[in-house]
Amino acid sequence: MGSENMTIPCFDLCKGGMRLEEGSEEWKEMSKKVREACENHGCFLLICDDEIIPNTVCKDMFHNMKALFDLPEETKQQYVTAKPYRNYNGKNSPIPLSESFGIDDTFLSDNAEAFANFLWPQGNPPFSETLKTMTSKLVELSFLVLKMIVEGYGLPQHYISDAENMNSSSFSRLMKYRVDDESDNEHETVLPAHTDSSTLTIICQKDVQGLEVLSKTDKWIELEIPHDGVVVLVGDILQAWSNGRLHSVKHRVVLKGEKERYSFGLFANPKDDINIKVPEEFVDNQIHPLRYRPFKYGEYFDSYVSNALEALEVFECI
Ligand SMILES: O=C(O)CCC(=O)C(=O)O
Ligand SMILES: [Fe+2]
Repeated sequence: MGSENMTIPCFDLCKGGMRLEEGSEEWKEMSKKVREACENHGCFLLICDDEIIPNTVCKDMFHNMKALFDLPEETKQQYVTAKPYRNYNGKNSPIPLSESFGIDDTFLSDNAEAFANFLWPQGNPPFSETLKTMTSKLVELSFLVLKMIVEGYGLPQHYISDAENMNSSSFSRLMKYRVDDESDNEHETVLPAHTDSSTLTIICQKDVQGLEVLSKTDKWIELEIPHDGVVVLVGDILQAWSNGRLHSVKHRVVLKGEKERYSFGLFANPKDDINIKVPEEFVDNQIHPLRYRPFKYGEYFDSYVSNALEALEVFECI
């Protein structure tokens, strides 16, 4: 497998500082491009004007994340939860060059406060407020992208409720990667290749690049996430729902150079009891026979936990 500088499309959902109006001709055209990028590459880059995510929110988030990861290792390690991928993962984890925290639905409930209060017993309102705002902006953005996908396929409007269902829960992951001081590797894979268990994932980063996606021709493509932008990745759930038309892209993080990398991931997910069912418009007997039987997200997630790389295959029906 080589690497390649193939360009991944970069879109802007605003014009003159204003969001494209839903239903306008420009919005419809953009929806087609978004759909094509999700089919061909399984991802696209997005410039985020203040209308989409205020620049100050991202700046505050990364400032707060630095303070979080700067906490003593013993404090961080006390953050243990029952659900997989939510614990603090640090030096003792199977991926020791990355540290991460995972938090569910930080915008809906008191989860952001509970998380901040756990790590800072005296509380940390600036942290929890920023986390809430950041997540709610990204959840709004993921819904917008899902509506564009429904539009991009010309599906009837009632499929907007599928978009809502597939976006009904969210998981925020806060990540820090570092290179190994001992190693003289020029390139360090700090997060191994995987697909995401989400409907779609939005990644924001602070300054340092490192995310790579695997092209359909098996070449690793280094992403250049714009300074004021994000990358949107198709997850396994969109691949299943679209009967395999949208591509759940394999990705990994490779660090070059000595700089640490901070990133924030929003995983838009269905709630566990949501049924994922391929729309009949995506099925025909010749080219697109039904590829995935209906399943509940919770069933799929159990399969992901036991074997992430083949989680979706369990639900294949051809
Ligand atoms: O940090 C990144 O850029 C990607 C993280 C990622 O792929 C994940 O957490 O699933
Ligand atoms: Fe990922």
